[in-house]
Amino acid sequence: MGLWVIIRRRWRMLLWVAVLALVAFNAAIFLGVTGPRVREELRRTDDSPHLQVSRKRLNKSAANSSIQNNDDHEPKGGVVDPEVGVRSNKKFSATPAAEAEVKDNHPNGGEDDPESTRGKKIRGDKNTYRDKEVDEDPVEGQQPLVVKEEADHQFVAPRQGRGHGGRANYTITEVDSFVEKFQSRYADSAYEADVDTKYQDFLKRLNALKKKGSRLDSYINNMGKYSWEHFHHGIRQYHLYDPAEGYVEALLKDMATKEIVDVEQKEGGTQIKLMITLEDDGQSLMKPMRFPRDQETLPDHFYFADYERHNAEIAAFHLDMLLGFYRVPPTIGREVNVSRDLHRLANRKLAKTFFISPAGNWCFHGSCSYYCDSSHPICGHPIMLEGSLAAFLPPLKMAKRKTWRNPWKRSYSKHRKAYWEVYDDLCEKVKDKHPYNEGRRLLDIMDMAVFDFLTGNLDRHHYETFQNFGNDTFLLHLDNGRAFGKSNYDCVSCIAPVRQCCMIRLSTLTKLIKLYVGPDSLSQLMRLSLQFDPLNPILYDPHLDALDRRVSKVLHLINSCLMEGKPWDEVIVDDGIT
Ligand SMILES: Nc1ncnc2c1ncn2[C@@H]1O[C@H](COP(=O)(O)OP(=O)(O)OP(=O)(O)O)[C@@H](O)[C@H]1O
Ligand SMILES: [Mn+2]
Repeated sequence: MGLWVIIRRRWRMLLWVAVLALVAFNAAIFLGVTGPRVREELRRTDDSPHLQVSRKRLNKSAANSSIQNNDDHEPKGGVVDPEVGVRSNKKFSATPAAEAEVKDNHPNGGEDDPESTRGKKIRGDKNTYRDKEVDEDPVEGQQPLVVKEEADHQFVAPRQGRGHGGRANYTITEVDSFVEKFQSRYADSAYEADVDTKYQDFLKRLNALKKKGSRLDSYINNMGKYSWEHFHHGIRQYHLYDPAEGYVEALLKDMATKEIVDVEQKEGGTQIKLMITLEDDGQSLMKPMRFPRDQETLPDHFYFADYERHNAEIAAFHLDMLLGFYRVPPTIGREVNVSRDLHRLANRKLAKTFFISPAGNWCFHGSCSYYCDSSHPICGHPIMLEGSLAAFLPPLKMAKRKTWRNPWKRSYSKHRKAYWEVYDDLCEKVKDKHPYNEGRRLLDIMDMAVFDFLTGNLDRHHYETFQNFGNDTFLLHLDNGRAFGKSNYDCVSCIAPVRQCCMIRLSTLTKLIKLYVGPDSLSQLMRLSLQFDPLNPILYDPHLDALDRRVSKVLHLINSCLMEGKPWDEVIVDDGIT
């Protein structure tokens, strides 16, 4: 009652007090009084996992604002606060590489997934392997084991007498004797890798043993008439598609030739991607060409600062198919007309980013987290632009996907390394944890590591599965745009899971051995397979050649595990999956 009387009597004064408080609060924000305090708070609690999450959010907004400011070469906003960005006292400018790095812990940790790996798992218990990252500067007196990327191919010798048809140009003496042992062990079995059979016949033999598993529930009675509908109907528990069923070829052809009727920017991920709708209502994900095929990743660039490569997406599809995985969505190259196929169909927001460059080329940049500004234009020559088109997976309302954090995820920071990059015992921890402690999952991770080693893809932060199939299912090999960046460089750390677990699936190993012994080498098979792409040549020779060299290195690694005394059946695991 008393309070009410005071309010009635003094309401004018109280109103003034409120107005003054509001003005003072705004002034405090304006003068940056609160900023240093927040940063100080973050610095003090740097290691709190809870706060790391907010730190990441701050990182995100810092990076976003720097990108907006970065438009037209002018980083108007000045420098990103290094305390907020990374654990470094050095100031850095808002260059794309810096932006990429500020966004430490890549986005897209499960945008589609209610049980997203992001946030929730980052907050996890400190003892889990997931959170451990290690400062690159060793603590005084401690010398962490740093996995060095290997550029040296000394131990891989050119095969005696070239001109042996399609056989690979590489041999390693220890591998030769390992292969002999393998061949005698599996002679006359389905896994036999004899020298005479053509690789495609050998693959057919293995494929005949493939289990298919169930279909996605929503597609059991839903076949449709178009190739993309057959593709969705054809998705099975153990593979994304079956090349023996004619729809894959038809789908590739449709994606390359059918009229484009709609274009949208695809949300999710970091770099620009377009969702292309064709006249048959089929959709595909387009990654535009950003630079020439012969331009390799710059030596001083971190892989996460590299552009995505459209040809890498195409090549990865062919490689995955040759390895009999069938885990990459069918992908094909296509030239589009920037004006007619894109600008004309784009919505206002996207259309606003189109322009004609000083050289007279049709360009655009779209809006996304990295490289979406006029200093990183995507340009036709002068109007035709190459891109990769990957068949769209079923919409999430028809087939939900689950996004999983890769246990061997990198740190996405130039100052810190992931735990597994420094210590070799991650596999011991992973092996005991769900879902890696049962079923096919761990061997699928090994397959993915072999695949990424062959392509040189360091960007495997997450992977996805179809929720409908539970855990007994294959892993989708999506997002291979950062592969094939360095032909003379073998990404040893990409194969760390295999090295640290000393484990590979028998069927995968036998395929690699077959490619090693011939008569067909992987480079030769890839060359032939890629010839069907309208944008051929997709890979230049040094990248094709690197595939053969890497095959021999995987075999060398498996042989080393056996030489260390690990039991054959524990290293080479027969889980019946081909
Ligand atoms: N063929 C596809 N069909 C439907 N969705 C797809 C397809 N390929 C990718 N996606 C979805 O789009 C997301 C982003 O794609 P992708 O990872 O290729 O883009 P990105 O920009 O390279 O991403 P990141 O920055 O995370 O590396 C993926 O996480 C996936 O969920
Ligand atoms: Mn990517």
